[in-house]
Amino acid sequence: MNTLFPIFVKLEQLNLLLVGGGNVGLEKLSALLRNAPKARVTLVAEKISEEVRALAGQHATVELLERKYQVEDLENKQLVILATDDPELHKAIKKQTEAKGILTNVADTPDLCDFYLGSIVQKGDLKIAISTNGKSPTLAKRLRELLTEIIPENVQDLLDNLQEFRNTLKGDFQKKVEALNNLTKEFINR
Ligand SMILES: C[C@@]1(CC(=O)O)c2cc3[nH]c(cc4nc(cc5[nH]c(cc(n2)[C@H]1CCC(=O)O)[C@@](C)(CC(=O)O)[C@@H]5CCC(=O)O)C(CC(=O)O)=C4CCC(=O)O)c(CCC(=O)O)c3CC(=O)O
Ligand SMILES: NC(=O)C1=CN([C@@H]2O[C@H](COP(=O)(O)OP(=O)(O)OC[C@H]3O[C@@H](n4cnc5c(N)ncnc54)[C@H](O)[C@@H]3O)[C@@H](O)[C@H]2O)C=CC1
Repeated sequence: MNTLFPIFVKLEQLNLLLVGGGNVGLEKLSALLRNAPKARVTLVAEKISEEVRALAGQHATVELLERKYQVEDLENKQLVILATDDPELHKAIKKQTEAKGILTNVADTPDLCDFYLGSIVQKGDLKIAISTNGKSPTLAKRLRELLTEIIPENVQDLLDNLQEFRNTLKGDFQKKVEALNNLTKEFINR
């Protein structure tokens, strides 16, 4: 059983620290900004790659600090992602974040993670996050590709129409649920 509990976080309202500005740092920064272009990210790394610089340059909410990590970097942070090439540093930082109650992801190190990153399907307002309980990120990636392909592009029209209809519904909660259930019954009665 996969006991991970998925939540959808508003990265515009939180402060995230990303440590590491190489290949893995770039992957994590890309994933964050693909989902939340205005994510508030502080990226600290001894050496920051050109690719990271270019990406960060397109997002005013990303701050780059080219120097070694220091414990003060955790101040005012609610989430941390560690993506350096130094496993000992990751262990040491995890101890500090744990003491401060800051949720931490250590790229590719499940034992040190409080949360995992998922594979994410995006079609307009629809978003589906996939986890394999850490068993096969590659399968998660393939499922993302498959779902992205089979979910129709016009799902956004459907969502817009449903929202419009939902906004017209007055009355009590139960009646609203019934009306929306009736309208959408056909979607699965194929
Ligand atoms: C536990 C977890 C923790 C975490 O990192 O958050 C974790 C752990 C590890 N990943 C490893 C390797 C790879 N990871 C990927 C890709 C992704 N990995 C992601 C998440 C997660 N990876 C979390 C579990 C997610 C779940 O529950 O399924 C995705 C979904 C999201 C993201 O990272 O943004 C993203 C796909 C995004 C997309 O494309 O949609 C690829 C494939 C590729 O890059 O093409 C490979 C190489 C092939 C392979 O090994 O499968 C290794 C071995 C490292 C080594 O050998 O050194 C470990 C460590 C271990 O397993 O022990
Ligand atoms: N590149 C990849 O796709 C994969 C990488 N890995 C492993 O993941 C780790 C990271 O890989 P890459 O991102 O490619 O490495 P990299 O060398 O490109 O980047 C490492 C980053 O960590 C930073 N760093 C190191 N010590 C620091 C400190 N004390 N304070 C602040 N920043 C510090 C460096 O300045 C650099 O920005 C490596 O151990 C690698 O073996 C594993 C699987 C795939």
